[in-house]
Amino acid sequence: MTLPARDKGKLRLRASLRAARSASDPADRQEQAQAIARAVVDHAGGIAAAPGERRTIAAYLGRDPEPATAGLLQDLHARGFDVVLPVCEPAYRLSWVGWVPGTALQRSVRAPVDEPVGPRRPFEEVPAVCLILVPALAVDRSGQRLGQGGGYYDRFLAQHPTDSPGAPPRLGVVYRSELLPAGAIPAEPFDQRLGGVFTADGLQRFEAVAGPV
Ligand SMILES: Nc1nc2c(c(=O)[nH]1)N(C=O)[C@@H](CNc1ccc(C(=O)N[C@@H](CCC(=O)O)C(=O)O)cc1)CN2
Ligand SMILES: Nc1ncnc2c1ncn2[C@@H]1O[C@H](COP(=O)(O)OP(=O)(O)OP(=O)(O)O)[C@@H](O)[C@H]1O
Repeated sequence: MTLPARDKGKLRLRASLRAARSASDPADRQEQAQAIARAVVDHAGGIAAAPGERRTIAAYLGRDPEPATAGLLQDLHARGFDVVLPVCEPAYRLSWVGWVPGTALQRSVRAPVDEPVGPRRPFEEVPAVCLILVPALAVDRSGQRLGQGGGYYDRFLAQHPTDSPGAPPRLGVVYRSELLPAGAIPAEPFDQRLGGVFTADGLQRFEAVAGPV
């Protein structure tokens, strides 16, 4: 199959970002992951909940060399948030499973990631989501995201546009060097933009641009 020129650019960029992540210093990765976790917890603490309503964060379990999120998930739980994590389903769909400390994990049959064991729900049935944390290999300052290439999050985010009432913000998580200048990530029509990104330097929000973010 001949890939469109842009897609080739994405493949190259993905390969070099993966190589750079794997070659980076594990101690630096850990330090940045801890700073990212602090930034997320600070931000989450400022989200107002409806009276009596628990707040849910749609997070994910980072897998080395991704920024580690296990400590972040513990912190969010300890602060009273409900946490749900994605499970890969057929046709690149995601379903969501509640996570608390101690929830059993198992390797996905569809992707090299661990997933929680428990009842699976479509996102529409997860109540009171106030934030979606989105894994990425890189994000550029126009909000373009490069993921692992399955298109799981593109499909998921396309089904939950941010312009619908009460839609939660979608914020990426990357290492400092993976926040790239605007335009650095080739944009394809199906790509879903993010409203901002967490790095070890804190939350960086992007200017609103035409189209969904
Ligand atoms: N932690 C985490 N969970 C996630 C994602 C993610 O990016 N990170 N996903 C985001 O969509 C979905 C899973 N999709 C993924 C697809 C491919 C690869 C990946 O690393 N693929 C490499 C390595 C394959 C291998 O070594 O076996 C590859 O395809 O080359 C990871 C996640 C849902 N859960
Ligand atoms: N909304 C959509 N509907 C159908 N197919 C889609 C949609 N979004 C993306 N895709 C398909 O998914 C494939 C992977 O997309 P892309 O390279 O952007 O993945 P990614 O965002 O890096 O991956 P992931 O979201 O899994 O981390 C593309 O070939 C594209 O055709």
